[in-house]
Amino acid sequence: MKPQLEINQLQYRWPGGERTLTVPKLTLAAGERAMLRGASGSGKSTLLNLVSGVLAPDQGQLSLLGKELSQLSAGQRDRLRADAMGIVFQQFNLLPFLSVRENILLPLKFAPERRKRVKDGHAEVHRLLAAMELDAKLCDRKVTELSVGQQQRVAVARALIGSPALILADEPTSALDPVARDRFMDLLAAQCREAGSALLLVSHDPDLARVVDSEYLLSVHDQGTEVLPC
Ligand SMILES: Nc1ncnc2c1ncn2[C@@H]1O[C@H](COP(=O)(O)OP(=O)(O)OP(=O)(O)O)[C@@H](O)[C@H]1O
Repeated sequence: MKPQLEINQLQYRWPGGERTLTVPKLTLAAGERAMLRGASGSGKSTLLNLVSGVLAPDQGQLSLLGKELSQLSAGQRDRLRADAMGIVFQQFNLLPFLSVRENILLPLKFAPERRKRVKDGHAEVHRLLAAMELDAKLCDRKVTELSVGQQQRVAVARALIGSPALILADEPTSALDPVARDRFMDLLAAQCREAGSALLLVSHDPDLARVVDSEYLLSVHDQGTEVLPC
């Protein structure tokens, strides 16, 4: 089976041109969970932005579900990403003027394959809320009326809807205390397992290593950062 995500000999030059992020090899099989670890400023968010398509690499290969992104048109790339990836951003990026239900359903508007997998959107929202231990009564509330921890779990439900092949999560536990963090990571890992989604997790926190299969370290040197398995 093809990996969900495969990166080979990737290079990205940060603006200014002096420092480079290099990824010799990073692969993620279906259902596999990996963590990117590195000091502040080492390039963790930059690597997630390369995978999610916010940034483009200067060299090397990056393929999703066996498709090399540089060989697709911009429209094909956007569609593949919307279908293949659910993203949990550091600041959640929930839309404040929408309800919890509308936020969770939003990715389906742009992802036809994910939409096909969801037979009944409202039932799926309720299932995901229950799976993330959120009260169904929150469904019609504005997301701004929720606590930070609740918003974090809504952001995960939104990433998971329609079972994308890959979930990207940037520091998803940074606002949580250790007990809430462990519970949240167990819920996230269980839901990825149930959906068959691979997980690429960014964190400073070495305690999250217990829920992943592999770890990559962002190692900083004079010319930039190299991403190596550890
Ligand atoms: N637009 C930009 N132009 C120039 N340099 C940038 C730009 N964005 C980020 N950088 C630099 O790239 C490096 C990596 O930043 P990045 O945000 O990817 O690190 P990080 O590991 O995610 O950090 P943190 O853990 O603090 O979130 C930093 O040195 C940062 O100053």
